Amino acid sequence: MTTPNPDNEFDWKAAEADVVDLRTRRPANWSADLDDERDEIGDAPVPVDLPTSRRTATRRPIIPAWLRSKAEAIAFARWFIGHYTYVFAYHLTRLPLYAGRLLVRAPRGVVRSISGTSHWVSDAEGRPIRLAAVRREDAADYLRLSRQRDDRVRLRTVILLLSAAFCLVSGTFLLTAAPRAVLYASLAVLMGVLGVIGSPADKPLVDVATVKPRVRKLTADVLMRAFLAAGLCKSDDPIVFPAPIMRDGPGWRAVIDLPYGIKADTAIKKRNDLAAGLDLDEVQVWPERVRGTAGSARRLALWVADEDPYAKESGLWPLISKGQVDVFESFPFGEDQRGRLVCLQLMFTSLLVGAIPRMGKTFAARVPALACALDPIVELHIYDGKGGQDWRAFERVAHRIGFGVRDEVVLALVEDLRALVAEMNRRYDTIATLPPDICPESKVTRAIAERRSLKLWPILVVIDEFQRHSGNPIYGAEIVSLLTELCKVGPSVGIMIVLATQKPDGKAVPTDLRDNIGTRFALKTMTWQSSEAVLGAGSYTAGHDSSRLQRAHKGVGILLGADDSGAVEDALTVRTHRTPLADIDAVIARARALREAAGTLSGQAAGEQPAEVAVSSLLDDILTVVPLGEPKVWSEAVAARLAELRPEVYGGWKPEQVAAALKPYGIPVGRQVWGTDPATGEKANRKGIHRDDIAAAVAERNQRRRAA
Ligand SMILES: Nc1ncnc2c1ncn2[C@@H]1O[C@H](COP(=O)(O)OP(=O)(O)OP(=O)(O)O)[C@@H](O)[C@H]1O
Repeated sequence: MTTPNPDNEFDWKAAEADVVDLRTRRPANWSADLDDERDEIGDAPVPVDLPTSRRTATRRPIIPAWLRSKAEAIAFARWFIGHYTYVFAYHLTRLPLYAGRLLVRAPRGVVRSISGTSHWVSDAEGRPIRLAAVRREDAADYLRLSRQRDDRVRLRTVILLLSAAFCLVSGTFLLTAAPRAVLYASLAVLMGVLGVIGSPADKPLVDVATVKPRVRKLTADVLMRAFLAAGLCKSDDPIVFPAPIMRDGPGWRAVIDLPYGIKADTAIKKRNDLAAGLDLDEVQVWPERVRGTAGSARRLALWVADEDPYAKESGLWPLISKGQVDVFESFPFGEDQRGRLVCLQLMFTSLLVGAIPRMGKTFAARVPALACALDPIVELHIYDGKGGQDWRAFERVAHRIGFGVRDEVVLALVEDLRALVAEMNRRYDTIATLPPDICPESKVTRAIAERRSLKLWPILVVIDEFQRHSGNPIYGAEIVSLLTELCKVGPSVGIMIVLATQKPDGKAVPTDLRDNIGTRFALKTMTWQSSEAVLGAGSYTAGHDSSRLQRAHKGVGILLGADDSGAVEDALTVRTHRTPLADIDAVIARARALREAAGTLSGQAAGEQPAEVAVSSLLDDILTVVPLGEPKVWSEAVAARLAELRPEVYGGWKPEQVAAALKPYGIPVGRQVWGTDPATGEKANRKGIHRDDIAAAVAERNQRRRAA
């Protein structure tokens, strides 16, 4: 059933011996204390598919997992019936073949029976011993053996004659008096027995059922063969199964201890090799580490799906028809390969979504946006660089919203981001004044966010098709710089950023920005380099490569940082829930009703038009505050004057923020400038800027703007 090619069949007897050996085999420096400790945590290997009488320290559940949940029980029953129906039907259809084989092998069975019987009657097996006695010239022994042989031959001849007489009588009876059916049945049985006797040892009579993947059973020998083929163990240093292989949802789960010194991470990186060893597609093979006290760096949990888990359509977002969200808690985002819910918490983090076109970026970015829309205290700022239908419905709930990359939209975005940076600084100032009993962790809590007077409600900024904004020749650098600032320090004061891009590279999403985004979701990309551009350095070497995802699998991506560890090794493969356009209107209508009821509808959704966008930028503002007659000025003076000019944008800026904001323009900010401190009158050399550098950057920008 499990090994279609008997030549490759795993030698279970040897494996059994190896498993037993492995229980005692230890590295030279292994101490008995360590053995005791590991036994206490239930580490004793359990040979699966073998008699399971050995002691295990961990108690297995009395009621198996598949009987404790209705869904699991149904999945198990479905598999069980499918498997055995398939195997039964497989052999039933081959009955004529098996009968033909028996018929062909029967003559050889006759020959084997006659030669076997004559050997037995003549006591041929004792001949070598008798000859040995002759060679030793041991007359007494020879006589004893000969007498024994004569007795045996006499007795066996009598038995043979009686059996022959019985067969003769039975045969005559069958031929003359028995009904035809009995005669034929007896002949069939005789043929069958002779056919079985005549079967060659290397050609079993019954075929191994080539079981369809959906009903294939995962056994220890299949796994052993796969791990050997993947080079993760050797036949004299095999894998061990600390728990039985069992059904788990629509697939099998095996817990495997790799040989000492082989890391589970190594096996995860060899997922494709394991799939080849299991003769399955990679998408059905899901290795993961078993962590914590019950785990070990060499312990691996392997889930093998019965069939491509993404062959079926993904489920609708559970909150499509009803429900509300608390953005401080996690909300449904998608499902893992086993169909288990994967939730995402966006509060205190940011999300980057990257993929090639048409793989589900917008769907992925829209889930957190819809979730935030369903929490009436969240202020939404939505910018869709493409400007189609995808985000139109959000106009009814968004504080700020913009479509496309026309100048006024880009400027509105820049202005909005500048205002958000200023708002972020204001928020820190506000939080600094809150007593510890209200704000114990120096960050926004739900209770604080709900106090409208403090103006600390959560803010979500979503920018879809981000590459169109970050690549803007005039404002791109400033947009990236402002977002970097927001991603770096905004999360603790309730500012969340979601960026989606179809150009996941260091140009569209500079590393500095990407590294400050805590949660990343890479759908299908073209290359592993693009996958790393979304997931971060080291993700490829850790075995996560979104370029391996299939084009047919829309909405499937690698999610990193959704859990507390945030470790690259703990990335999950998730398929987002579907949020079809047709259903979005209903969600947004609910979100708007919630906002109206809570009195939180604001900005453009409430009919306010954003203030006339100032067609200026940081560079223009610096030229305004640094007059022509002042060629060099300290950065701290620039920060103070900017804050005076536009407190809502630059309030609270320090020289470091001026430096960070100017960095993308390539303006030198570390120049030493000789000046006088207006407060003390003291003269000193401090870091500052040259007005000419700013003027040159503005001239260059204006030139590009005219050319654009
Ligand atoms: N989770 C999902 N389940 C099933 N289908 C999905 C899922 N996510 C996306 N799709 C399908 O993929 C198509 C493309 O999705 P989406 O518009 O989000 O892609 P995109 O990457 O934003 O494309 P573009 O780059 O053109 O904007 C959708 O029309 C939808 O049919």
